[in-house]
Amino acid sequence: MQVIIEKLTQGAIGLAHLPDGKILFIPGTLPGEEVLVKHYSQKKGYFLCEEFDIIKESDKRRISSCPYSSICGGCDFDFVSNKDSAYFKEEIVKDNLLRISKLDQLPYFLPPAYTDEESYRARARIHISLKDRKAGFLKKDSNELIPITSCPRLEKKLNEEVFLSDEFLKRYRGLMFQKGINKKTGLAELSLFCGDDRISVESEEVIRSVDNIKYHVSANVFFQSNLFVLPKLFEFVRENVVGNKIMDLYSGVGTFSALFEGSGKSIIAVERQKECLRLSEKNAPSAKSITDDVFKFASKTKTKVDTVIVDPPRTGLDKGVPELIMSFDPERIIYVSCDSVTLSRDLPMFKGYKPVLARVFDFYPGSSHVETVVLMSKVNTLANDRG
Ligand SMILES: C[S@@+](CC[C@H](N)C(=O)[O-])C[C@H]1O[C@@H](n2cnc3c(N)ncnc32)[C@H](O)[C@@H]1O
Repeated sequence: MQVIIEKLTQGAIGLAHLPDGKILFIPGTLPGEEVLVKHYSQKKGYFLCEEFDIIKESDKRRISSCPYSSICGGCDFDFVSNKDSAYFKEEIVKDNLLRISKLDQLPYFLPPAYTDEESYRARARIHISLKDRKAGFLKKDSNELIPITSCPRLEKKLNEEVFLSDEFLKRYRGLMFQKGINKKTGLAELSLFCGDDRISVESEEVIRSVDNIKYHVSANVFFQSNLFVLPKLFEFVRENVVGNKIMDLYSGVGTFSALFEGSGKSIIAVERQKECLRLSEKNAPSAKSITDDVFKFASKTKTKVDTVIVDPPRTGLDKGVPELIMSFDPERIIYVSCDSVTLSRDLPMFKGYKPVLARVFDFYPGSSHVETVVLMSKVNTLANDRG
């Protein structure tokens, strides 16, 4: 049976209709491609096809430059250019917003932000076989190690110092034993982050300069992995913050708070990971950095702020958090999201706020992940602006 891919859905998975109208998901395909379906299976509430031939390829399809692309589980969307990746993901985000948020009207989307740089990743989690003295990533849907000598998506320094050097595994062998072996994989794991001068392994602190700000970071805490695109996100945040009182929720190492150093604005940064506090106080010394769960902090805080920046993990906002954010009566809310499904679920909870502007930031070309930022304005403010 032949089908035509109509669009991409969450996870950059192609969607087609079977002749009887049922929906079929086909990973690894692109819109417009004609596909010969060889076998598909019924899952809970949908059909999935993993055995197929592409009869007519999209002109957006390219051959991956990565020798491990067919086996490594790291990249699932490596067969389009960085530019096409950004535009495809923007369509997925818009589709999620319309279907899940049920918005009458999409916010205005600025063109997606992306970089042509292929070797962009500043952070990685590597797996190591201590017995074979080999490091790499896990095979797709498996616990098997794919030893690699170089990953085309990593920043050059990470490849040079980690995979192309015999020294690295020797130096961190003790640390790996101390951390212990993952029981499922039988492998050691190390988190790495590429600083300006050296690599951070686990909790080692390094400096990384982004947009003339010297950030104190370690591999154990969250920091964006694509530092070519991050300045564009900074620009969006800087341009859309209003007023002098700003709340930075899920603030990590104070990444956004640091943008307002020296501006005279008053910033409250809230992050629950204890390791972030020391770094946040270095990155944004004028901000009030608080280690707490956002829900707990917001439940006990009564204040008025002008702008709330909110950047939760993939799971989105915990129950009750949107109402608590609204209790601070901000004029604007800047919602930074790494999962447009939970973003779309959360947006309608902000009653009295309207999503007015959005932009997709493709921090992760090669993979199906994407960052989306939506600016929400208080509805009566919009009326005043018009009047
Ligand atoms: C996507 S990261 C954003 C970090 C920061 N805004 C940045 O851009 O670097 C989300 C952060 O939220 C923190 N976090 C997750 N759940 C939280 C919660 N319930 N309360 C406070 N912080 C939380 C995580 O530790 C992580 O640092």
